[in-house]
Parts: sequence; C-alpha cells; structure tokens
Amino acid sequence: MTDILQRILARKAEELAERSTKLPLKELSARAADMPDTRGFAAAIEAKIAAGLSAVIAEVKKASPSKGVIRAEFDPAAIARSYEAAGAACLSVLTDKDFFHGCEDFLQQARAACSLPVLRKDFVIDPYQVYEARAIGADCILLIVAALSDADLLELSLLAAELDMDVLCEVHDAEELERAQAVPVPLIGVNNRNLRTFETSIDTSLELQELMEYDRVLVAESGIHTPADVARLRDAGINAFLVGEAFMRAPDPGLELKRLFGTN
Ligand SMILES: O=C(O)c1ccccc1NCC(=O)[C@H](O)[C@H](O)COP(=O)(O)O
Repeated sequence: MTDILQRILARKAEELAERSTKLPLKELSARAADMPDTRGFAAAIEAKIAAGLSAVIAEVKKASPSKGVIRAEFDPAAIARSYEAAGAACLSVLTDKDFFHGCEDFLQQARAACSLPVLRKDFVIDPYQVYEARAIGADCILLIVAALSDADLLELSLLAAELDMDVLCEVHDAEELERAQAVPVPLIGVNNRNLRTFETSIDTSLELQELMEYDRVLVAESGIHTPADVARLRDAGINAFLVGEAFMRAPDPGLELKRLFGTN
C-alpha cells in the first residue's frame, strides 16, 4: 500500500504541473525577486537560544492526515498575534490544501498580523516551489530528507539561500540525519512522527540529539504536548521546538504556549 508521504508527494507533482502552467517560472521568479527582505528565521531561533530561552516555532495548522480537523474555527491572523504575544520565536504555517486544509492566504494573513519570521510548511520537490515560497512571503522552507535525493536537497537548499530564505531540513532517523548534515543548513528538524506510520515518540529527538553536529540546531518536531515533554527535551540539551496540535486544540494557542514553555 502507498504510504501517506508518497501520496502527498504524488499530489504535489500534479499540483506543480497545474501551477506552473498557470504561472510560468519566469514570471514567478520575477515576483520573488520583487519581494522585500526576509525576517531571519534561523536568526530568530538562535537569538532565543542565546538568551537562554526555548525557541518555539508555533504552528498554524487547521487539519492533518493523522488527526483530521484539529481546529474548526480558524483565524490565522488572530493565532499569529496570540503566538507573538506569548513569546514564540517563529511561525510555521501549513499551506497544503488537500491533506492539511491549508492555503497560501493563511501564511500571508499570519505573517501580516505579526513581526515573526514564517516557515512555509509544505512538501517541496521542485525549484518552482522555492520561488513560490519566496513570492508569497515565506522566510523559511521545509525540506524533508525522505522526500528528496541528495542532489535535490543540495540544489533546493542553495536556491533557498540565494533567495534569502532559511531552510529547516527534516529527518526522522540516523541515516536521514547523516544526509541532512551533508547540506550546509543550520536548522535540522527531527520529526518525532514517522510520516509513514504516524507513530510519534519524542525519544526520536533524544536519540538523534546524540548524533547531531555541534554547529547545527536540532528542532524537535511533533508530539510535544506537556510541560514534562518539554522538560525531557530541554534536559537533553534541546532548546528549539516545533509544536502544532497541542496549541491548535487550545482555545487560546498563545496561552497554551506559555503553559508548556513558561514565560518566554
Ligand atoms: O501531522 C501529520 O499527520 C502529518 C502527516 C504527514 C506528513 C506530515 C504531517 N505533519 C506535519 C508535521 O510535521 C507537524 O505538523 C508538525 O511537526 C507539528 O506536529 P504536532 O505538534 O504533533 O502537531
């Protein structure tokens, strides 16, 4: 049976064909070139860590394949303001429509409502999407190692840097981590969720932390729900986190951020 990641990637290839017919790459790259400076995603994370705080990437996510609809009443601007007031370092906004009920507008609404840098959380397989991310205002893109060849990882991360965006390079096991560490990116996200089976355990971050090069920032992603989860990760020296569901299920996402991380 085809797993969810393969299904998402197959749909991305179809979308790409549709979108690049509607808006040719030449026009898209001209739009990207006209965008104002980005906000410094990695720098915002590094600044929080340097100040001895948790660097929280707070996610704006309406639904997911593993959980269905997570937050029915969904106002990206209000969520972004709530996260900023609670001390988030950055935002992550799901823009995939078919599997996460997201869209580009959500990213633009969230970013316009605050001064935080924003990750476009989507499934990048082609340079076209890197230009697209820059053209809609993203400050950072996600590159999932399991979805890309080594050559594509390098090409896409270099293009992101050329367009003044940071990259969050996502891994789930030791082999993927080794591949990610061959790419010149400071941020490596360890997804505690196996994207094939949906099994989630923060032990994944704890295990891979041991193998992380000293000059990279490990971002623990997924399955972080309680102050005890945060304490376990922080005790192991992890101080950057990406949290979605726990915040999205709370009436006030920023209040939940404060409950999990304390005053940030
Ligand atoms: O969340 C899913 O079901 C999912 C399925 C397939 C690919 C990606 C998926 N999630 C994206 C994420 O990685 C999470 O949104 C993110 O790390 C936050 O996780 P959580 O705090 O558990 O909502």
